[in-house]
Amino acid sequence: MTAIRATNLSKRYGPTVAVAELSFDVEPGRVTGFLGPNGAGKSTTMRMILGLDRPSGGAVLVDGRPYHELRHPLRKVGALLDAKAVHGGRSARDHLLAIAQSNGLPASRVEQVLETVGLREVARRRVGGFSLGMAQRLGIAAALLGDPEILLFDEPVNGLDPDGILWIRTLMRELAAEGRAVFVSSHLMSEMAQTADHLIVIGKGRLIADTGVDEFIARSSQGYVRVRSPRLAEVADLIGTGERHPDHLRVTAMSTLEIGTLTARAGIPLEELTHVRPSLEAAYMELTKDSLEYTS
Ligand SMILES: Nc1ncnc2c1ncn2[C@@H]1O[C@H](COP(=O)(O)OP(=O)(O)OP(=O)(O)O)[C@@H](O)[C@H]1O
Repeated sequence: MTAIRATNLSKRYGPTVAVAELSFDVEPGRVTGFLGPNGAGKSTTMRMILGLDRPSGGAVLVDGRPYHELRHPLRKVGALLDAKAVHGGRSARDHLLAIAQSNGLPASRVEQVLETVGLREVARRRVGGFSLGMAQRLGIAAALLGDPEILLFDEPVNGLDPDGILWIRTLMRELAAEGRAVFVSSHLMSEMAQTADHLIVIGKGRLIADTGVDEFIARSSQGYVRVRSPRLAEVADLIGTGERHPDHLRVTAMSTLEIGTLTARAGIPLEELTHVRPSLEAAYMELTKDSLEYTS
């Protein structure tokens, strides 16, 4: 069954439209990246999935039900929203024990998740003294407590060092390989390209793309051929395609070999004939450029 289904999901805060008629599915067994620039509405959407915010319109279902109707919510869905939102005076173990107890989960799970996230050695230390990386691990431990089928992570790699980033990335891949649905938000395409199988891209609260990562990469890395020549107008006439720029021609419908063969036959000299492949980040910027809240 579809793990999360949003249908025309909308959220307004006064005059601000945070999420607008957003429809998407999150499927089990894969990492779904939730991508969008700052302020796109990712956190708001995640909060609505978890029943922390009420939609102004539409609906979002977790395993076919609204979150508040789930009988054992922590066994169904685990979430890391804000890693620093924990009681600083408690030890890591006591923090997790409190969550386990109030949700009818066995204390033995606490030891298991401490092991999974690598916090066993520091389990007796006060959470208040934890680094961001340790707080992230603790938040993930809490999300895993109920052994849930569905996991939500809001910008989990923000502020982490490369070791921490690699660790979270590997964990998310493992959780998906176990058949769980992993839904993770980020504003970085490069990060998602290395972690996600599927992408849901939003901008200004609206759906921009719902696509496989491989598909996105294949489509965006096609690129174009840049042709420069002292006789550019003749090149354009000869090949009969391409977009004219002041000092070059941009061609998507022909390869470098095809263009080079034609111009060589016609005896037209070329200054440049390059296949330009935009980076993934550039393709993503292009996709979301109309939906940035603030532009520099
Ligand atoms: N409680 C609130 N009251 C008023 N406006 C809000 C509230 N929460 C979010 N917004 C607005 O809704 C929009 C979406 O915000 P949201 O935090 O969901 O975006 P985001 O994609 O998670 O961005 P970021 O990556 O910056 O956290 C923004 O314009 C934000 O200012």
